[in-house]
Amino acid sequence: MDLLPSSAGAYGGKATEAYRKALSSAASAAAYAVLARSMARELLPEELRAAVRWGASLLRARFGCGAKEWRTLVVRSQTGGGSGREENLLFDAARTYLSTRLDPRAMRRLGLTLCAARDDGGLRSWTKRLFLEPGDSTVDVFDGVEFTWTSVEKSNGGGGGKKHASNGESGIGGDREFVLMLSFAAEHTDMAMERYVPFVMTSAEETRQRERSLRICLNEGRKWFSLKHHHPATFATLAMDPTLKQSIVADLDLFANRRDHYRRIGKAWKRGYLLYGPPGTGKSSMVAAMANHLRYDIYDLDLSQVHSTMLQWLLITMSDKSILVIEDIDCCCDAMSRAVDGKESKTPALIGDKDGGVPSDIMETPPPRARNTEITLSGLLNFIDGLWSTSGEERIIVLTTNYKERLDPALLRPGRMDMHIYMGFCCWEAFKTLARNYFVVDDHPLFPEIQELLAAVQVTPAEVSEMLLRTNDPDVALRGLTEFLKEKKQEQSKMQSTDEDKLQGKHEAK
Ligand SMILES: Nc1ncnc2c1ncn2[C@@H]1O[C@H](COP(=O)(O)OP(=O)(O)OP(=O)(O)O)[C@@H](O)[C@H]1O
Repeated sequence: MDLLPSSAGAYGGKATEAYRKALSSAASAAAYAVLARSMARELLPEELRAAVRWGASLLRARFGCGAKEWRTLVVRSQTGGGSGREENLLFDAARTYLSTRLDPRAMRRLGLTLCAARDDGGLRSWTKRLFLEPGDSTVDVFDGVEFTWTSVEKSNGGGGGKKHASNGESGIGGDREFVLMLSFAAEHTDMAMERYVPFVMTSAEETRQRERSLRICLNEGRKWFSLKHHHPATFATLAMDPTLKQSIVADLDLFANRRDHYRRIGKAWKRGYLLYGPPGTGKSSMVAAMANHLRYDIYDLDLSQVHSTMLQWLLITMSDKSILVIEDIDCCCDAMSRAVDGKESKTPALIGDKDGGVPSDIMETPPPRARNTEITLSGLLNFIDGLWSTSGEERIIVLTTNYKERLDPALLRPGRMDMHIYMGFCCWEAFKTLARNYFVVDDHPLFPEIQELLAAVQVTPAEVSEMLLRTNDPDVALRGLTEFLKEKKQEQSKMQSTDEDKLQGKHEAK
């Protein structure tokens, strides 16, 4: 097939000849370029090629955008030299951040690693990480400004550094070091230093927080014993009044994003929630949903196993971004009051107790007399308000009870539990969430009857869940639930009429 232009005459012939020449020169140039490239690939070390590519990209950027001035920040994996070497947190953060921004569909080449992780319970998990191969670049746009990241591999000249496998995850591979270059227009230097770099750090922290496996810690003596936390409850699966649910999520989000606010007002960054309601209404599920939402660990404190001196250790060894849960606090309060009434605990030796104050040296071994003293409620509360609040950040305490009316007023006083959340019987909206969770149905011919029954019967979400769990067939399950609700309604109206009869009898006897 002839692709040359067809024109007549001498002029046409000359033009054709010139075109042919130009084409053949272009072909030779292209062939030379390919040859030079493959020779360079064979002969030049990767680090030199990476440096050339990086320089070329900067030149392109500079000349492509007029006479703009450019700045480059060199982010090394380690800082300092010799034995004084320190990991550069920005390097790790930048890699983590970039792994969330790199798009394998848009880039011809990307590094990929799977990192094995092991939690404290010894279980294995995997995290996928994408990274820039040495010599590659990517552009990240932040607030409309372009920031170019380039990965470079440097030789450290024969070792000395830490020896790691060069798997792209560590900053150092044998005597080679990976460096990230961050380039931007000089006019955006302030933005880069004051906003973009902090943004990279925060985003990386959020990614790590999201990816890590959560733990639930149980107290054993003065130590926490931790397990992987797998509770699947989320706010989406939690069956409850939607407005209340939304307000809880909003409250948690506000709390988690208020580091500066808490610092400014000089208050410890903590928040307390009291969950109350009948058994089986989702109080434990709510704690799990909170932990999954915020990516916090749970510390489930069993006070019956704790003596006062253990408590201080347990509370101060909790990590930040965690939820301290004390279930059935009314029972604990009873036990505490009995201990005080029965004079079992003459000395409320719990650190931070009302009269005791917080000792200056918490590491000191407690005197033998204090070792077996019971925990008093005021001691617990003062300790939580005092040392627990200031020994860490971003902490939540959740107390649960089936009987709010039995609680000591000290627990309910304003400022102690910031939000009191009633977990009630299964309402219509809560049922719809359960039906969606179990069968992915939003409507069914039995729904109107179930709605009417739920308005008349007190049934817990746990009871409804149990009925729905019995079969995979929504028709059978919903029919079973309808029958169950009808029976419950009859039982409840029978009990009601018996109570009324008794009352009537009493009145007549008078
Ligand atoms: N509000 C709810 N939303 C979704 N599922 C629920 C809810 N309440 C209860 N369930 C179901 O019932 C089971 C038991 O509920 P959960 O332990 O959370 O209740 P609880 O109020 O903490 O009970 P208790 O007071 O006895 O500790 C859960 O595993 C869940 O399957």
